[in-house]
Amino acid sequence: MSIFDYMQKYDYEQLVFCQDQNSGLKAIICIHDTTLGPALGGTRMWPYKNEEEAIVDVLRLARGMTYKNAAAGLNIGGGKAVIIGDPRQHKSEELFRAFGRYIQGLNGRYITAEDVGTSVADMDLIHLETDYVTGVSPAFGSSGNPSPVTAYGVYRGMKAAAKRAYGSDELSGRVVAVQGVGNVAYNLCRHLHEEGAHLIVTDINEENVNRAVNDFGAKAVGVNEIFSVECDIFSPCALGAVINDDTIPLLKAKVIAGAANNQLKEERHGDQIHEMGLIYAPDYVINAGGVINVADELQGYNRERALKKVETIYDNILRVFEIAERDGVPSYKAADRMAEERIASVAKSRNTFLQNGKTVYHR
Ligand SMILES: NC(=O)C1=CN([C@@H]2O[C@H](COP(=O)(O)OP(=O)(O)OC[C@H]3O[C@@H](n4cnc5c(N)ncnc54)[C@H](O)[C@@H]3O)[C@@H](O)[C@H]2O)C=CC1
Ligand SMILES: CC(C)CC(=O)C(=O)O
Repeated sequence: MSIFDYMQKYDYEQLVFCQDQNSGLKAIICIHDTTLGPALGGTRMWPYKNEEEAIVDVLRLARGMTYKNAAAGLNIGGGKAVIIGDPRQHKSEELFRAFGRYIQGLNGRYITAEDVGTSVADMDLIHLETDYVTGVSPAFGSSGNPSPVTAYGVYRGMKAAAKRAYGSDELSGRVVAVQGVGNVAYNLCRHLHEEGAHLIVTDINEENVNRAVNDFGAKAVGVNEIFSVECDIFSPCALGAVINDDTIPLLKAKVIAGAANNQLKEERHGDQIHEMGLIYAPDYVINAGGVINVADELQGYNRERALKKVETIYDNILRVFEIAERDGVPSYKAADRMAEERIASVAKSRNTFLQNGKTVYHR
């Protein structure tokens, strides 16, 4: 499918290619939908094999942010960016500053933050060139690293999913298998450990595995073994597309609840796990804690207010299950309905009422 055909199919607004010879920057910014507000979503730095892989990733991730932000009740649209490169080798001040200038050129239509491969230090460099960056160091009045807050939201959502599956949200004594113990999942493991859950972990990074084993008494298993271990909850916290034809037959868990974006390889995999009776907490609903936290900066950051909103992920997950039951659909479809209904109702009200001059983000 051509890029324009794909953009038309899912109604994307804008795809921006950014190139800077001096720093070696090759980045793509995607703005999916700004009905609810400016597009907000993190920047992923990843050694994509080719341009096509990067384009597909940024398109999928940006659309996911539209749904995430809408389902979380934020007045924020969806966007995302990717930088093609190895975060362990290709980072430099020039590269992030060049990227920051491209963001500034979009004049607020896209606001960035951290994602896989980028850090608070990188956001600080971007901040030298643009106002449209969040998750910057707290010294600038910003919210800092979003990962611990994302983890708290995932923990809350996991409890809601457990309540649905087992009639109790108590996680003490439950076995949770965590795939990928990076920034988010390390903090998630801390909450789970504190509540008395038993942890099984894996990661391609041995240091991260050892940290979870030493700090939380987690049991380590191989990267392919994690799908088939005996557990109550499977928590994908690495990259996307892990719920697929190969992994579904291996799963022993009754609940899937994790931080990773785009967990279902294809929609049909969401249908399949639904038919098997698995309780799936839709990825973009359960992992919205980070974006809720950074979006709070747009009103002048208040951590207490942000965390209160992150708590509501528990209710949002239960609401998704209610819609799924009401409409007789899998939970991933119910989440889409929840997000789409909100976007449609806001779009309609903006057509109906005159603007009061304060709302500047209407289409
Ligand atoms: N950081 C945040 O606030 C948010 C993150 N997410 C999503 O959550 C996921 C994790 O994000 P972070 O913790 O920030 O990233 P991270 O890069 O710190 O952690 C990911 C971990 O997964 C490991 N990993 C990668 N491939 C693996 C594989 N095949 N098997 C096992 N482990 C593997 C990596 O070595 C790393 O330790 C990502 O999908 C991200 O998009 C979603 C919302 C917000
Ligand atoms: C600010 C980030 C934590 C938002 C984002 O990109 C995401 O939720 O995937």
